[in-house]
Amino acid sequence: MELKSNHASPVLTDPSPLNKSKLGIHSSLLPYSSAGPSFSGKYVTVPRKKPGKLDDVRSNGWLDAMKSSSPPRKKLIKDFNSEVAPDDSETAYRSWMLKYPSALDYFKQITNFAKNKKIAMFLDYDGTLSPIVDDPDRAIMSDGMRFAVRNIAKYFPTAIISGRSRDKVYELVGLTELYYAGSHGMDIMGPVNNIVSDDHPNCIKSTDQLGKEVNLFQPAIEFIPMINEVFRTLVENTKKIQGAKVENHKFCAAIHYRNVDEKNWPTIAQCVHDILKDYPRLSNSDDVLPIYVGDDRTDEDAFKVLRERNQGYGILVSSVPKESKAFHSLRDPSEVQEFLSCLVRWKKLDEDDEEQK
Ligand SMILES: O=P(O)(O)OC[C@H]1O[C@H](O[C@H]2O[C@H](CO)[C@@H](O)[C@H](O)[C@H]2O)[C@H](O)[C@@H](O)[C@@H]1O
Repeated sequence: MELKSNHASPVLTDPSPLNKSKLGIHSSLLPYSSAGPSFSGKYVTVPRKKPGKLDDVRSNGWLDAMKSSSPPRKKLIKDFNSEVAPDDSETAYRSWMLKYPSALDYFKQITNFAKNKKIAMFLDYDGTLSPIVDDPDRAIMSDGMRFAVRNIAKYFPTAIISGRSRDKVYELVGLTELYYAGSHGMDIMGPVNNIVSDDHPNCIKSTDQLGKEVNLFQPAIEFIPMINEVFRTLVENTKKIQGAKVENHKFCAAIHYRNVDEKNWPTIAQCVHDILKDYPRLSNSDDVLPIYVGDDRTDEDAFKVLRERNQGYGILVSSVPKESKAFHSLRDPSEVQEFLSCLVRWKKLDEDDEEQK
């Protein structure tokens, strides 16, 4: 997975197919091998296969990933607390924070490093701007958070990166001045006349829901038929699993297992594995300082790239200790909001200082 942040537009590509309590199957998982789905003109056929043996799932990592990265929050908190006495959970969190220090505590170091650099903000939606709730349709962002995001976008190019469809996340956030990367970056929309280069080969002019001119980047448009096919296969193959919910996000599909009994997780993992087996894979700034705030497995791809390039800051939003490639942590969306507000205050002061020089 690469985080491409050329001077103009931050583009997130090739995300992990995993996400917290849902598995996202996106269009970067595309066939290059002859074993993959076949193309015939505009039509794509996804081979339907009998589900593999459950053993496959254990060895292929899907189930492990579901368990280690995506247990339902309620369960995770319960399990975590059952291993450590309630009073010890804060101690455990504090000791975890030695490895992932709070971005609020390290604010001065972060902004010192950001001097003379152009910050680019990447914000995940679910679990970062809105709290995680059981019903995906009820993940609403607070007015306070919307205010903070609107303010941050006045000072830095700001993108919302989500596994949700672009339309959906735009509807939830409701701010026209942002970039929106839906379907894990496969469907990107940015404000017109902004710093995005209008002559990018994948850029087309369009209008948003309010009729405002925008630039659209949809590098995976040709794969929509295949995603639809994968979506339908997933719906069909999981229809008997109580609690499973499949979503079609246009450029990717997601299967939720938050409400599925854990004993049925291997079946879901197997199902995803069987479909993805046939779909092996999609695609750089110097004075830009990317700050990526996110809470789940798909965000780890971005954290990893930032760490490997030793560029920018990955900030993990988590109220429980967990392994991450991020450099820093924030406990929950309210700390995210505080961090965004601090950045705005810092930038205003910085601009005032510059004016006085
Ligand atoms: O914005 P992202 O963090 O990339 O999230 C992508 C997924 O968000 C939604 O699912 C997650 O939030 C739900 C609401 O809090 C929660 O019920 C679910 O368990 C989480 O996985 C969305 O519904 C998914 O389709 C997105 O892929």
